[in-house]
Amino acid sequence: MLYSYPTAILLGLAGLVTWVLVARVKAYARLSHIPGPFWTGWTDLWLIRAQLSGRISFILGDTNTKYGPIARIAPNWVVLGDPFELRKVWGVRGPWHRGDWYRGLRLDPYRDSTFTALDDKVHDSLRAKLVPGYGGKDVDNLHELIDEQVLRFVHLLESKYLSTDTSYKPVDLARKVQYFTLDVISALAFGKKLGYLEADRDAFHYIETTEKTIPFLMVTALMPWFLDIIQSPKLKWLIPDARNMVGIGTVMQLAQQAVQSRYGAKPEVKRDMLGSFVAHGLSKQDAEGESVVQIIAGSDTSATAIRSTMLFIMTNPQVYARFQSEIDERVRDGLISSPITDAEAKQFPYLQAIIREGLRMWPPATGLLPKVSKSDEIICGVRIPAGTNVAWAPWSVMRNKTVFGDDAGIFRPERWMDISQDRWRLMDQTVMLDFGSPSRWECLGKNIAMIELNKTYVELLRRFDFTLVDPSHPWNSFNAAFFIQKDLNVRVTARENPYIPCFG
Ligand code: HEM
Repeated sequence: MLYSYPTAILLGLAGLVTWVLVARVKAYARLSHIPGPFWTGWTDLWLIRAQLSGRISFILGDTNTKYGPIARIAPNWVVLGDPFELRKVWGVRGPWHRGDWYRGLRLDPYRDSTFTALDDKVHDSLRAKLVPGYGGKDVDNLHELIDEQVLRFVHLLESKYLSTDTSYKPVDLARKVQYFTLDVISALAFGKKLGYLEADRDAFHYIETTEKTIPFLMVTALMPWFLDIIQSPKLKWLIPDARNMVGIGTVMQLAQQAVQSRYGAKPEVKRDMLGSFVAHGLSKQDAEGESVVQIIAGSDTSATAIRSTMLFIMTNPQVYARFQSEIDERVRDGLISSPITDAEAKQFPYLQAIIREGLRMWPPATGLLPKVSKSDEIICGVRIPAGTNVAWAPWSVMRNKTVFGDDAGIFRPERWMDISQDRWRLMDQTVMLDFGSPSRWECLGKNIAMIELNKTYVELLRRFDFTLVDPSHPWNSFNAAFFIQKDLNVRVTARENPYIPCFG
């Protein structure tokens, strides 16, 4: 034997350490020309820590402020905070593709949905079968189903949570809004609502389970090696099946039941979203997956948009007063129905301003959404080596002063009023980045989300007044790609208004 055992072990260890060091230095060198916090050049731990903190979007925003519009956030990651450059990266025709991160969003580790497909061909082919259903053209009662849930939401507040001078019934608006969005999306996706508003509690434990699992999923998404392990078919026996989990599993089973009747020898044919997917050739297995995606992608995001916009309205007395008085005026003039129709809402400029300003101030979907190119590219004048994950920083993009003005950091819907068409279009295009627009991965549910937003604020504020219970601590909000938000405690009172039709 050439060496003794201890010497061989020591040499082996030294070789390993050298190999790790060389690999680290090489990894560091790739992005060393891009500024960023020191440790991000050497390890993913800075990014993982930010992800775990519940403040990742704010941290990324601060990073752009300190290091510039393109900053290094891990050895193979940069964050982009410039809306003009982001639109180029997300442009439909370009060298950019989804990064590995998206694999971390898979619920079924062995099958992709539109939301997780990395391969453009797989993604585009799935998406083509979904577009007509999401667009609402093949769906007979999309607006009616949303109206029904809006009125149920109103009914819940009216029947259980109205405070008066003599009785005080604080309500967590964050939770009730989520019940509303879950019922909207399930009614559209399954043809049958989950019934959260009626139950007035997390009856399926869906909220509880997603709040526990999503932060964990978001961390695993940063570790492709870990995804390789947990998504390996060989290790299937080791990994818990989402189907057996309380909450998410229940939703998956409901999706299976809903899909079951649409396939087979005597399929039920309906002009609803699922019916449209089937008619456009979506397979049974894909239909199950996409129905679950609808619930996951469509409930928290819309709920966050509604909660945060309501919070901004409640904390800006001038906006509150103007909005309510414009609603009253329109009700008096017979310009809006109850609930307001989508067409009427689009003719209500101050409402459109509030919706966009709310989406701008608090982007609801803040996942890193990394795009990767196979070739070196230039962003903000800086060379981005092939294979680098380019994430976005919603808080930087939506507070860009060139687009939104010097006071971009405050909620001021007036910035959308009385401006040139060109300026409005530029601001609108920028806010629509919240939906991944204009990319090939643009949110499929954007149309549905906008209908929900169009209807909700008007219906709530024409009927009720809202007061924050504790303005010094308005809510609990945890940022983990989606927002986990609760304790938006408010006092709700009825408004004297003779123009409101009764529920039922
Ligand atoms: C305010 C509410 C919403 C926001 C801000 C939002 C935002 C987003 C974003 C940023 C993406 C990802 C784009 C990318 O991968 O680069 C996305 C994708 C998606 N969203 Fe939404 N979303 C919202 C509501 C909804 C709703 C209500 C639904 C379902 C009814 C939905 C269904 C989807 C689907 C299916 C995808 C995948 C699209 C694809 O990969 O082609 N979203 N959304």
